[in-house]
Amino acid sequence: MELRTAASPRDVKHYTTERLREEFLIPQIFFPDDIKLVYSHIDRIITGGAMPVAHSLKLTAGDELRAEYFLERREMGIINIGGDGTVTVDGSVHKVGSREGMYIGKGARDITFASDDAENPAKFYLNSAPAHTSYPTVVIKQEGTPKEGVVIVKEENKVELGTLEDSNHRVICKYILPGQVESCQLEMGMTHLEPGSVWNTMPCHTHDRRMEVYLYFDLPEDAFVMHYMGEATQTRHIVVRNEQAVISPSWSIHSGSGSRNYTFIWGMVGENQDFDDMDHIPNQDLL
Ligand SMILES: O=C[C@H](O)[C@@H](O)CC(=O)C(=O)O
Ligand SMILES: [Zn+2]
Repeated sequence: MELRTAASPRDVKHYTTERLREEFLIPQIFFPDDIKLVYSHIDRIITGGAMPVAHSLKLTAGDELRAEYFLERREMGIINIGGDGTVTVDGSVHKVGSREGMYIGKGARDITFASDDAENPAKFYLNSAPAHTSYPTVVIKQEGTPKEGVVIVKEENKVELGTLEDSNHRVICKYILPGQVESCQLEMGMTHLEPGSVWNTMPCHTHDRRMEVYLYFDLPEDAFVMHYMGEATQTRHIVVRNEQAVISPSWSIHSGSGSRNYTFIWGMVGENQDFDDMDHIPNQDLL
């Protein structure tokens, strides 16, 4: 497990390109037949990816957590951005198709990831945070009929925002949040930009109560997103390519403009779970 420490805005404004990338960019999340995990001291979020190809992959706590098993004191959210796969939790096999998600509550001991088809492997993106109690483990789908253990995203949690004229027409699909999928602190969802729209989270915001991580994907090899971070009057950019993630400290804006449209997953942890508790920054104030 790779460790990232927290960083102060007073230092970050002096960082070079290399230093910014070293601190905040996770350049590769998916490694075939491996689980990659990055532990951040910021709210102790773990960001990672599991990409089973030839064989299934078992999630272990590693030495860093000093826990008997990964979710001994944690909860986890998953969104699969690859082909169809399964996540087995303490012997129960859950089908997690492409773009489907999962919440796994504290206390689940044995977690394994598998792909249905090695030619089109699953890519399980995961966010995990410390948890104080156990909420039910569920599969999360954008469409379909709810049944035992399967939650369908409510219409009110598919939020269309922006316009083509402002180059920010997008749909925010909230997977894990209070009232739909309960968690201790984790919130997670996926935002898709419409063709011709390139800006996410603009006008931008901060939420000092929560940190956030973005995973950008659905980008061709030569495409990129200029991800903007920093204090609103000290903005910096990080060039982010397909399937790379970027850590956003609580004090930072987090917004991006792509060389074309794309999709990204956002995950938040921290003080509260109030999605709309944002400090909005007028475009005129950005420097
Ligand atoms: O705090 C919320 C997060 O930054 C994202 O949900 C924003 C987002 O998906 C967007 O505006 O495009
Ligand atoms: Zn945000």
